[in-house]
Amino acid sequence: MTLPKTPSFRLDGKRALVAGASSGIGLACAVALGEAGAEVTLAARRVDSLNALVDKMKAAGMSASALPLDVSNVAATQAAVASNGPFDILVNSAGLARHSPAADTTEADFDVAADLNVKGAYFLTQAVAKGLLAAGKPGSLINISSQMAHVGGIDRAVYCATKHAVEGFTKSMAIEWGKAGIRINTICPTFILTDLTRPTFEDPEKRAWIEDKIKLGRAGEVEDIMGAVVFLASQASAMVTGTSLLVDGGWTAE
Ligand SMILES: NC(=O)C1=CN([C@@H]2O[C@H](COP(=O)(O)OP(=O)(O)OC[C@H]3O[C@@H](n4cnc5c(N)ncnc54)[C@H](OP(=O)(O)O)[C@@H]3O)[C@@H](O)[C@H]2O)C=CC1
Ligand SMILES: C[C@H](O)[C@@H]1OC(=O)[C@H](O)[C@@H]1O
Repeated sequence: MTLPKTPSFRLDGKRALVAGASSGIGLACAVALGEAGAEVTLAARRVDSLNALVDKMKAAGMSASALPLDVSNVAATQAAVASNGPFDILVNSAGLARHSPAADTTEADFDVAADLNVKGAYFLTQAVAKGLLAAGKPGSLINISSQMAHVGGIDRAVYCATKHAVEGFTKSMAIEWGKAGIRINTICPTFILTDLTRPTFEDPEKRAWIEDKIKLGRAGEVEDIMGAVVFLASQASAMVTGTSLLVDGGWTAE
């Protein structure tokens, strides 16, 4: 009997694009992919933050470069991916939130959230996939969605709408591109301590509510997403496409 061979989690020789890499979850994903051996291109608007991260990653022996990019600008995204690709791996962590009671949502808040979280994510994913299709290469595309793509949330009607939309196009693209060897999935985190959620966590009542809703009893940290992204980027997840990896500490279990 021959033993089955454990698939590799290594990403040596792979080129990864991480959008939203200047802070939070995207920054952690960039480091995780770099540590796994990928050559990582870090994209976001804050160039100084990207350059500082590139320097730290290089000092730690990783391969990294900075790509200034506003993901809500579709033409700029398409041009950046066309001139810097093809990328074997995409992690899209560029995102924002505009929280308010549903009855008070403004058109401006809806538009700014949809422009980045849905339209920007859609066309960034499309651009990377087009590069792979043209090159005849397989790839793994990962959108950072949210547990809020699976449930509703108070003051989060717009945010939930955008993240549910990401799940919809992810499934559709997985169907269309699977035979070309392009896998596409989402990671759906619970509340993670980042700049985005700092105001929520600074409210003791809200923090207590979050830590109660999370069945593991603690807030999420960016490190909680790092294993998930390496798994989905690597051959370890070769049969995984069109789905969500919930990293929600059990939030959606009830
Ligand atoms: N924190 C949480 O609890 C959770 C977050 N998420 C999702 O994770 C993703 C990352 O959030 P998080 O790390 O918490 O938040 P951060 O605010 O720390 O990071 C957001 C990132 O998105 C980038 N970004 C924002 N706007 C643009 C733009 N127009 N073009 C390019 N990049 C942009 C920012 O870079 P820059 O400003 O330099 O452009 C930054 O790197 C988001 O999609 C969020 O919805 C999902 C579940 C839970
Ligand atoms: C920014 C949100 O408040 C935060 O992001 C998520 O996806 C979490 O579930 C929270 O709603």
